Amino acid sequence: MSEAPMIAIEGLSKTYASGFTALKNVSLTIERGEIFALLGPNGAGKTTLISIVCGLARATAGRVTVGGHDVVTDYRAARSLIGLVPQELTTDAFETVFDTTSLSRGLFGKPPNPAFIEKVLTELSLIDKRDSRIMTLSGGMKRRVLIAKALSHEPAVLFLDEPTAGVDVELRRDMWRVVRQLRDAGTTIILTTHYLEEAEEMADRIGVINRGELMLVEEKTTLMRRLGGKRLTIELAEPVAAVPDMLAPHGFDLSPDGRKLVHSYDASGEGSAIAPILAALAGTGLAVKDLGTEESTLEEIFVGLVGGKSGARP
Ligand SMILES: Nc1ncnc2c1ncn2[C@@H]1O[C@H](COP(=O)(O)OP(=O)(O)OP(=O)(O)O)[C@@H](O)[C@H]1O
Repeated sequence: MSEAPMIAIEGLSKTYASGFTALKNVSLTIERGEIFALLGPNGAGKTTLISIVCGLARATAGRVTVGGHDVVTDYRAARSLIGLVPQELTTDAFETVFDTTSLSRGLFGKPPNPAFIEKVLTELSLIDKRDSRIMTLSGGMKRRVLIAKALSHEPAVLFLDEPTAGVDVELRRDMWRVVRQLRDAGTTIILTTHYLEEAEEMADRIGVINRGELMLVEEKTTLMRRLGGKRLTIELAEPVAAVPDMLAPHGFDLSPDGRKLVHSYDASGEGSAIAPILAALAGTGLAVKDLGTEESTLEEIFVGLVGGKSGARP
């Protein structure tokens, strides 16, 4: 079992009864001890994919193993390795934090282990609330309870479905810290997110999913370099016929109307080369109407990927 990857997904497709195809031939391998972020817009298929891996939904085609166990034919063994943190709290509002977490452990057939539950609550800064009822907790504390419940049976892999959707910045940073601690303690983490920033902050590897297709899977550092594109646009007071000689070596495109000079550059490196460009611009004597920079948006990245710019397929 230790030889098998933590999660192996092969040729997974899902068509709902409505006829809608939410996943198209997705293949992906997740190694032990990594934080993998599945990034995609609303409706991309993230929750569908997680539900199938966790055995909550059936695939139309393909196969998934968790720790070498098939999620359909060997469901119990596969599921016992997984902790799932859903988007919403569905636990009993009248239960205490300790009891609800302990109960979750029992659902997996594990014997009670109060010391372990207390350890989990301590790691999640919930120990002071161990005897508080869920209904009395803040939204952020409730999120932590969801994680505690998911960790209660000592899973090897933890799924976090949009762990920080709708939470404030402070709590988001707290959650990120907690997730990193769990990874450092040996848990494999898979999180879904809409936020590029979250993936950037947390992940070792990132998968981008759009309309049910896994567009790419890449090491975060490689992807960020690729996505770190910025554009400098110089709007001219008067149109020009061609890119001025002094700017040409810096790599500029001229808009068809001759009024905009556009320079694309990689903002991920140390300090951009903007200063020499501005010096060269001053040297041209051109009258500048406006100047601006923009970053690639997630939307543009997706459009770029859909356009087939990505060579990387899992
Ligand atoms: N039971 C269902 N029957 C039919 N279509 C469904 C069902 N569940 C989900 N879908 C559709 O499948 C697509 C993928 O949904 P899914 O929830 O997996 O997306 P997601 O990436 O998790 O989105 P979000 O970020 O909004 O949570 C959506 O278009 C959704 O409407």
